[in-house]
Parts: sequence; C-alpha cells; structure tokens
Amino acid sequence: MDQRTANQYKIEQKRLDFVRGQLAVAQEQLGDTIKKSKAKQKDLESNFYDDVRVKTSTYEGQMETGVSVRQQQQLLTQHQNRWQTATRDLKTLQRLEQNAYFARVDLTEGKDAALEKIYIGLASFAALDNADNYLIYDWRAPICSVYYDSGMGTMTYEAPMGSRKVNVQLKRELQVVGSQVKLVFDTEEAVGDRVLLENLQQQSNPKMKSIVATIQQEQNTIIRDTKSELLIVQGAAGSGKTAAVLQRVAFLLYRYRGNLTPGQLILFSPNQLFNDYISQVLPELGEQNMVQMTYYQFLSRRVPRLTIETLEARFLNNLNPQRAAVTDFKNSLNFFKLLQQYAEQLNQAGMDFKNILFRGQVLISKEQITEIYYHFNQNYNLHNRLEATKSELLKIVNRHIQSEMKKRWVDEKIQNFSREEIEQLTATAPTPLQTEQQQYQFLARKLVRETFQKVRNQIKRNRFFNINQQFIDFLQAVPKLVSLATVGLDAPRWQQAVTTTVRDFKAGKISLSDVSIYLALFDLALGKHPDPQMRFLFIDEAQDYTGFQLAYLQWNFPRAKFTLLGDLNQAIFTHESAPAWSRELSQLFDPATTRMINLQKSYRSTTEITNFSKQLLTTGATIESFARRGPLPVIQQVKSATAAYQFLANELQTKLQGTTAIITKTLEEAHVVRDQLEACGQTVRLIQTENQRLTRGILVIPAYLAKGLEFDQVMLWNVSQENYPNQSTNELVYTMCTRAMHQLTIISVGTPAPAFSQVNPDDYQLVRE
Ligand SMILES: Nc1ncnc2c1ncn2[C@@H]1O[C@H](COP(=O)(O)OP(=O)(O)OP(=O)(O)O)[C@@H](O)[C@H]1O
Repeated sequence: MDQRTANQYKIEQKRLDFVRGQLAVAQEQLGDTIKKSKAKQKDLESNFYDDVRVKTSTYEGQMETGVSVRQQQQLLTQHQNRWQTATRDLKTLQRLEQNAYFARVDLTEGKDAALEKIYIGLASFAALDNADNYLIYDWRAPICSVYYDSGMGTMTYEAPMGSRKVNVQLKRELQVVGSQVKLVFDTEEAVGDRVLLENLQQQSNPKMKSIVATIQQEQNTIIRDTKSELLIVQGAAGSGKTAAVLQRVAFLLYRYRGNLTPGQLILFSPNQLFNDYISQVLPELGEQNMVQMTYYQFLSRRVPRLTIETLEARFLNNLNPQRAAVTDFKNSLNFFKLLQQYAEQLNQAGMDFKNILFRGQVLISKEQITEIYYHFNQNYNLHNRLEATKSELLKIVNRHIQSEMKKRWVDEKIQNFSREEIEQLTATAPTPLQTEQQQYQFLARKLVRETFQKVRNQIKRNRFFNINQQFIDFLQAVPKLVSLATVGLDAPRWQQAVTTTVRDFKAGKISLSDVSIYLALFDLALGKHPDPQMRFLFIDEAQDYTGFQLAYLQWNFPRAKFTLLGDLNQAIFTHESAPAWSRELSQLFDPATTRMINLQKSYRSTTEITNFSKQLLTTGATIESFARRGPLPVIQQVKSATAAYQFLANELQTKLQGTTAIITKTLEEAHVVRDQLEACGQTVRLIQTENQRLTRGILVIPAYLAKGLEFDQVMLWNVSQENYPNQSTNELVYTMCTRAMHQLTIISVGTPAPAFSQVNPDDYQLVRE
C-alpha cells in the first residue's frame, strides 16, 4: 500500500470511529427513551382510574369524566407511539452499526459552494448536535443518485422540486465491517466493477440479497422512475430485473413515505418458491414486504369450488406445438374487449339469474328478477341496475314476512318451543308482551325474520346472478360478436372448444385462461368497482402473461403504475405470442407515459455460461456477460439412462459446494431422477410444489418451478435430441441453462438436443462416454 492510500485508509478509519461514536450515543439515548416511555405507559395503565376524575351524578360531571378519560387515553397512546418509533429507529441504528456506509461522494452544489462529503448507507443518520448535518445519507435520497450514475464532473439528479446540478469530484467505494474500514477504492466510473465482482463471486444463498452497494446505472434508472405509468424492463436472464425491482419498492416506500404503505404495492411473481426466495430483500433494507402473490392465487382465492388447471398441467399443454388457436384468441387483449362489449350489452338484455328459493320453494322467480332488473330506465349502468334490483328484492322478501308468519311450519316450531326457550326468545322484546297473542306474534315474526336472513344475505352477495350460465352464454355468443375467420377460426372449431370447456366446467374444472374470463365477466356484469387503493403494480416474468390477463389486471387496479419485468426469450408459457405482447401493451397504456429499459448485461452467470446460453437464441447476440470467469459448460453424452444416473451420482459426490439444482423438463422426470439417485445412495431433495422452501444442498426441480431462481451449480437432466426435439423448446433450454451461476453441466442420453448445434464448439466441452 502506498503512502497516499495508507493516508486515505487512516482518514476513513478516523471518520468511521467518529460516526460510530455518535451512533453509540444515539442508541443509548433511544434505549433510554424506550425504557422511560414503556414505564410511563405501564404506570398510566395501572393507575388509569385513579387518575381519572369520575363524577357521574350530574350531566356536567359525566361530561367532565368523559374528557378526563379521553385525555388519559391520549397520553397513553403518546407514550406507546414514542417507544414504538424509538424501537424502530434503534433497529435502524443497529443495522448501521454493523455497516455504517458503503460509499462516499464528494461534490459541490452551485458556484462557490463548499465541498460536501456525502457518505451513503442503508439509512440516514444526522449528527447529534446538528440535525441538518447528515453523517450518513440514505441510499435512496435524491442526491445519492449521482453515485450510481456514471462519470464525474457536472451531473444532474432529480429532486422532488426538479433537476439539480452538481459537480462530482470524487467517488469512493468503501467496505466497512463493524468498526473496521476494510477497503477504500476510488473510482471514476459509476459503481466500480471490483466490489461487484467480489459480490458476484460469492456462493449463492437460498434467499436473495439486496444490491444497494452495487446498483448499476441502468438499474438505478429503473429504481428511481416515478413518472412512467408503464415501465417495461426487458432484460436478459440474470440481468438483475428482479433485484432492481425490489430496490425500486424500497425506493418508492422512501420517496412517498407517509403517503404510501406496503399494502399499496403488489408484486405478481411466477410462483410461491420465488416469493420465498426474495422474501428477505426488503426486510434487509429496513422495509416491510409488499403484497405478493401469483396470478394463480389472485384468481383461485375467488373460486374455491373450481379446480384450476395447475402450473404443471399448463406447462405440459403448452409444450404441445399444436397450441390451439382458440387458446391464443381467448388469451388476447381483443378477447377482453369483446367481453367488455358483451357486458355492456347486458344493460339492455341477456342477464342470467337464478330463482331465489326459500325452504325449497321458489320465493322470487328468475323471470321476476329479470323483469325488475330491466324495468329501470336506460340511464342506469350495470352497477346501479344491480344495486336497485337488490333493494327491490329485499323489499319483496320483507313483504313475504307477514304471509309467511301464518304458515304451518311456523306454528309447529312455536308449539315445540320449551318454556325456557320462549323466555329466552322473548327477552329481547322492546315492549312487554301482555297477551299470549302478542307473544305468539312476536315469536312468529322473529322466527320468520331469522329464517329469511339467509335469503337476505344471498341477495346481498349477488347469489341470484347465474354466473355459470352467463359464462357459457358468453362463449356461445362469441361468434355473433366477432367474425371468427379474422382470428383464424371457424364455427365448428369454436363450438368444439366451447363444448370441451362446458364439459370440464360442469365437472368443476377450468383452465387458467378460462378462469380469467369467468371472473372478468363476473366483475364486469355486476359493474364491480375496481380497487382504487393500489398505487404500484409489479409483474415479474411478465412475458408469461397474456394480453387478456394484463388487461384484466389493469382493469382491477386502475390507479396503479405498472412495472413489467420480462425477458421475451424466456417465455415458458406463451412463447408463440411473444411479439403480440408488446403490441397489446401499447394499446393498454399510453405510449407517451410508457418507458422501456433494456438490460443487456447478465450478472448471474460466468462469462462462459452466458456465452454458451445466448447462442441458444437467435436473438441472443446482444446479451453481454459481466467479466467473471469460470469453467466451460460441459455436455456429457452417455449411452444409457443407467450410465446417466451413475454419472450424476458421481458428480454429486465429488466436487459440489453451495447450492446445486438438477433441473428436469417435467415433474414426472424429476420423480424418476430423485428415486434413481437415492437408489445410488445419494440424498437429494425433490421440489415438486411451489409451497416448499428452498434450502442449501442438492435439489431436483422441474423447469417451470425453477423460474427466477439461481443456483451455484446446475445440472440439466437429459437434454437429448429425443427429449427436446425441436426449436420450440430452445427458450426452455435457455431458461434452464441461465439458472447457473458458476457451473453448468448438461447430461444427454444419446445425441444432444439440436439446440446445441447452434453453439460454437469452442464454447463448451463435449464429453462422450
Ligand atoms: N447491481 C448488482 N449488484 C450485485 N448483484 C447483482 C446486481 N444486479 C444483479 N445482481 C445479481 O445477479 C443475479 C441475477 O439477478 P436477478 O435474479 O434479479 O435477474 P433477473 O433479470 O430477474 O433474472 P431472470 O430473468 O433469469 O429471473 C442475482 O444474484 C442478483 O443479486
């Protein structure tokens, strides 16, 4: 270390010592506040009524008592809030104590201004004697943006009041662990490759980590965007789309703090395993997780009685190259528009209702309901029409009470009541029941009212709307609404598809495309108001969403700004309609407020793995790898399945560390591989549902569950010509290969898949048995 560098270390160490000193005092003060406020709260609670002036004999006395109780409660809440806030702040300081900051930027803002030294960390911390003197800046503070943007000298950053100009004179990476400055490194660039490389070389973890210290410039743009209604992040596998969006959530919560809660941000993720994988990132940054769910969960919680096609079934169906034109049509944005058009027409005619029953008899017939529904004038919209109908229906139910009271079943029930039961039931009578006649009337009314309550609830919950029939009616009506020829279909083909859907539906089964249609129809026909609260919506692996689904989400969350993360090269479910995806988006969102950011650098895998994988794609040329080296991918060609298992078992026993995934095409294959490896004496864990947890060690996992995840070593099971015969599976092979961080081994029983013939033979090692 030269003298200059040694001096820099000394200066930084001295400053760190100072900051840690302040942190220690601040922690002590907070600890004190917590102790005192808790004690005060306890004291107030135990003496609550002693301290309240209780006077109840006069009206003034009662008023005074009320005021006194309220004051006492306010005091209690104040103390409670105080220690809760202090506890939260203390946690932040404890995090800073472990890692005070990770970067420094020296800059001047405005002519003749003094040089400012900005230290960037996970949270802000001000000097004890001067609240305006920030010793540490939160990485999300507007000024910190210049650290992540490239270059030095004059730069601008976006502050809430507009753009600000600064002159950046120094960018310094710092590695601080507890009380020690471990690394000081000046860089001219944005975030130097050195720390990034060091981070990426580490072994993977079953939980994703935050990347605040090494956010790259394009990622910074994604994180800090507040203007776009639609932000599309198209990026290669491993380019940090997911990482960036999680930091974006943290940024938004900071930027709009006080006005935005984690419950107003929703992330749609590819599967439950992925949710588990990313679950620690936000807590690590001191924020709570946003709402997280899969699209499947979003729908299935509303249709508990229907069995929706599973992720696996959907994947297997889509592997079939003969993908029905019908499904493509149903998945399109146009189909959503058709549905809207159909729902609009329901204002004039065509709503399907069910009879409202009471004790097995028709109380209000569907014809009667239809008549009521359509007798309101043209100005009613679907929502008002329904509400008005409901209140009419409730009135009718009430009118039935009088006649129902005279029915035999009522009389029989009352005659069978015991003395105690009668006493109990009449205890709530508002006026004394003088005669037996009065008592009888009271009981009969009560009985009938209670029995009608179920009917009332059904009305309130729209149970008289026959959604199942409406859904079938809609499918039948489609040929009248659109010329099937324009979407590459004809009447017999459509009819056949409808028959299959109806048959499955009657058996309680429904596909993922159909369930979206079913629920959208339910919402539209009933004029449901969408959710106005959600402010930001994120979709990971958005390339797997159909135009219909995106339109339905937009309809559901009309106030939310959308961020879509996708890699059109990894469209596992909808690959053939990938180009349609972007076209449909431009119809859903105003292009003027849409921004598209392309991430081309892949951070996950070594240069060797990235170079290899990108050649599997015709469009892969633009993907760059981050300069991290490793061994060449290996294609191991063996003669038989037995030899393949033997090879796999040997490999697993020798050189593996960290996480290893054996990725198979289907779940069925995963079962076989697990059983065979166990027969060879190797312990492995099978991931067969998305509800399992990821752990270290060796996992066997089908491709569709490995989406979005990463592992130190990846072994692809049997990517042979036989198993992956054509081009349509190239994207799947690409997705599987790009799960590997350090090492990739591909096993093939017999000739490897044709996908590999596109790859330069120098970029992998072919080992033949
Ligand atoms: N700026 C960064 N600093 C450090 N690590 C990063 C950075 N960007 C990405 N990474 C790491 O690269 C890996 C891949 O990132 P991520 O999973 O976000 O990529 P992705 O684009 O969502 O990938 P895929 O589409 O394949 O799911 C992760 O381990 C992530 O932590």
